[in-house]
Amino acid sequence: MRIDVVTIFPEYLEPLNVSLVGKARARGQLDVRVHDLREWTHDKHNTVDDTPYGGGPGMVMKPEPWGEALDAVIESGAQGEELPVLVVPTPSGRPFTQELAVELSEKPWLVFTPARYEGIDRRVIEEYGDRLDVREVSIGDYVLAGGEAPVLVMVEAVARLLPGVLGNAESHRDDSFAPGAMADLLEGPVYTKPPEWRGRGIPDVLLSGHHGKIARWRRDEAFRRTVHNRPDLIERADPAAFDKKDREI
Ligand SMILES: N#Cc1c(-c2ccc3cc[nH]c3c2)n[nH]c1N
Repeated sequence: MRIDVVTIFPEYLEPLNVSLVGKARARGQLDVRVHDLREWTHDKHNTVDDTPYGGGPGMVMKPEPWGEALDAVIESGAQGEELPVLVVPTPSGRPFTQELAVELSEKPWLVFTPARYEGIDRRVIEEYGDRLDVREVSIGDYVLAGGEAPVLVMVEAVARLLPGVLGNAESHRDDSFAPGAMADLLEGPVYTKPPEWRGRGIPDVLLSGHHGKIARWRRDEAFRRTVHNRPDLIERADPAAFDKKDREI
C-alpha cells in the first residue's frame, strides 16, 4: 500500500517513522510519503490561506496550492496504477470506524489531506470528487485544531490490518469492533506475569488451561465492559447474532 500525506506541518507526521508503521515502512510493506503543501506556493510568504468569502472568523485554505499538490501526487502514480482514495479528515465527516479501516486497508493507495484553519476551500473537494473516491471522515465528536492527528490515527488503524504487519494474525480476531464473535463488543481485560501483584491475583479461569472456558469468560467480560462503557453498542446489536457468536466460541 502507498500512502501520501499533504500537510503544512510535515514534522507532525514524524510518528509514522516509529513503531508499527515505521517497521512496516522499513520492511517495504508500506510506502508512506509526506509532502509539505508550501512546496506548491509561489509567493515569498508561502501563503496557503486567506479570509473566508461571506465573512466569519478564521482563515480558509486556498484552493490553488492544494490543486497543484494533489495533481502532482496523483501524476506521480505509476502508469496504469489505480487512482488513490482521497481521505479528508474533518469534524463534519462520516465516522471513522473499524469497518472503514478494513475497507481502506484493502485499497492500494490512499492520499490524506489534513487541513488547518477553518478547512479547505470546498471547490477542492468538488474538483477531486469528480474523478476520485473522496471520503470526508471524522475520528470523533470533538474538535481539534487540524487534521494531522486524525491522519496518525487512521494510518495506524489501517496499517495494522495489512497482511504481515501485526506479528500475530490472531490479534485482529479479538479486536474491539472486529467481525466475528467479538463484533460490536469492546475488548475485555488482559493479564500477564507476575501471578500476583500488590496482593492482586489472576482470574482462576485464565490459569485453568481450559480454552473453551477461557474464550467464554473473555467474551462475557467483553460483554460486561461493553454494557458498562458502550451500552449503545448493545442496543444496536441483533440478539440472534449473539447466539450465533456463542456457537463460534
Ligand atoms: N477528522 C477530524 C477532526 C477534526 C479536524 C479535522 C481537520 C481540521 C482542520 C481544521 N480543524 C480541523 C479539525 N476535529 N475533530 C475531528 N474528529
